[in-house]
Amino acid sequence: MSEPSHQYDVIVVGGGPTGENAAARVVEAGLSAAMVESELVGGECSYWACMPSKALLRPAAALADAKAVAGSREAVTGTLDAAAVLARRDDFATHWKDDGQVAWAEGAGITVVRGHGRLTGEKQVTVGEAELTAAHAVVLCTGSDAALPAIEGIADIGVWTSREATSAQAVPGRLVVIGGGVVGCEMAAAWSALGSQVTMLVRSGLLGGLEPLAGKAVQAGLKAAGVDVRSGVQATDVVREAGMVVVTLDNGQTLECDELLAAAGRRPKTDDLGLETVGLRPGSWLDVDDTCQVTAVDGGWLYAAGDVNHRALLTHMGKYQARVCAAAIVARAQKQELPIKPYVPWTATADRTAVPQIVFTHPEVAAVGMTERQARAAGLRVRAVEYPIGRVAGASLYADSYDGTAKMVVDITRDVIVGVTLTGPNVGELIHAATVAVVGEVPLSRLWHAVPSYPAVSEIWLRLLETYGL
Ligand SMILES: Cc1cc2nc3c(=O)[nH]c(=O)nc-3n(C[C@H](O)[C@H](O)[C@H](O)COP(=O)(O)OP(=O)(O)OC[C@H]3O[C@@H](n4cnc5c(N)ncnc54)[C@H](O)[C@@H]3O)c2cc1C
Ligand SMILES: NC(=O)c1ccc[n+]([C@@H]2O[C@H](COP(=O)([O-])OP(=O)(O)OC[C@H]3O[C@@H](n4cnc5c(N)ncnc54)[C@H](O)[C@@H]3O)[C@@H](O)[C@H]2O)c1
Repeated sequence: MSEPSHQYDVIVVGGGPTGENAAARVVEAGLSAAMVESELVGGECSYWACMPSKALLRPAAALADAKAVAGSREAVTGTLDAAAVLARRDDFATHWKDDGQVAWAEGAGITVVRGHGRLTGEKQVTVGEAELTAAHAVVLCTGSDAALPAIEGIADIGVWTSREATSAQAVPGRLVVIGGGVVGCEMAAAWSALGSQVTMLVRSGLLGGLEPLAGKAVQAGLKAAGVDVRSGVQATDVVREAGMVVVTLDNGQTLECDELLAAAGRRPKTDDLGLETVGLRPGSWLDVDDTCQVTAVDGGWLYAAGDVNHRALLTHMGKYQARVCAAAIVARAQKQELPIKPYVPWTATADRTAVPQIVFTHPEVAAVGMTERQARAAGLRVRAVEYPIGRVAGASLYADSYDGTAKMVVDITRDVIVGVTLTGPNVGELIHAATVAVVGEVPLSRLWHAVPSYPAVSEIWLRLLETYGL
């Protein structure tokens, strides 16, 4: 790790996936960059989010795939080996050490500065005793952490958040999950597959921001796996007694469990970031324009990318914003005029039109763009069609009773797809085709000539277009 000099072209605060990409991009373009990291280079994603959670989920999906096909089904004679799954997860979290990521960053020419960064004024960041100055820009990439729901006692009894749910070293006998968003659904699926008796407490349906068919499919999958999904009921009070957590519900019932997971959303890591020194409110999400410049700060030197700007709390979108804001910083450093319009390298257009997401439950959910409801609310003239994926030849080959649905939302005026949602085994690998169609604004009449291979699950594209009337 290099000793920080004190003047850099760009200072990035936060070395998660977003910060790493922002720093690497500006360095590639010939600027100098310091990246300040208070915990582990690689961020939440590498150690307590995407990678360990998917490492927990993948073995269950592999087992389900094997069980879904006559012939291989007969070869499956046991259940998941929880110890082996946890050990493989530990490997994917690189045993919570960041030597590899630090070596990568330094190899990329980034100066890694260990410690907690705070703004102290325009283009000024302090890290302990060191005062760093940026010639061009400061990029805040400090991410988010779990928000505890307003439940009596929850802050005092040591509950699980996403951190513990992705790094626990033993399988709890009984796990109660509060929240039916992506973290709640994925972690309920993972720990139930590893042997926990899981109860979910959800206010309404699962996966609220997606098409309703997604939450319904995941709820059915969780129920089939033995998860007790309780809707419309809320925890009001939690206590830990004799090593056990007792949850009181608003219907007067109580639940006992060994661990309680709070999966009720995120909060920005901006409490102790010196925001007040530049006129911003500590603890707030940071509003940015499409170049990721913080809108409430004058002078054009402060950017915020990734979770902390609350545009799309996903690693791939943080990395995209990093590429976008690095392009803007480099161009502005070269005194170039930057026309702000869709789909240029320095505008994060996809944040508003084409955010893809995969939920790695069983069944998987994959979605991009707008739901039908969102498209109508945006004032579009819309027609939506659905098709059962299991009727496609490739899907019936993939699994004996492939259960899944595809939904396509079309903007009738422009004859283009504005949203796609898929449920079913392995549909995550299909969603990028939809993303290309949405971003490319490919007219359906042209998409008709994108012929899917036979017999692959991607023939769902042909079926959707036929159902639409082509
Ligand atoms: C359980 C779970 C599973 C997820 N799975 C997926 C998934 O499968 N796919 C996906 O796309 N997204 C997933 N996400 C979301 C994904 O983790 C985040 O969108 C992503 O980590 C955001 O990246 P970031 O770089 O903006 O922030 P982070 O990854 O949070 O990194 C921010 C970094 O900044 C550092 N930092 C904070 N404040 C300071 C400071 N003042 N000084 C110095 N350093 C500081 C932190 O230590 C951290 O290393 C998941 C989230 C959770 C909780
Ligand atoms: N596979 C992936 O891409 C992946 C996986 C995990 C997380 N993520 C990202 O991380 C972010 C955070 O996920 P999350 O699931 O923590 O948040 P979320 O905002 O997606 O869901 C939180 C859920 O908790 C519910 N909730 C809030 N307070 C509650 C209470 N008191 N009782 C019951 N329910 C309550 C909310 O209604 C909501 O449904 C998401 O934006 C997601 O995109 C992505």
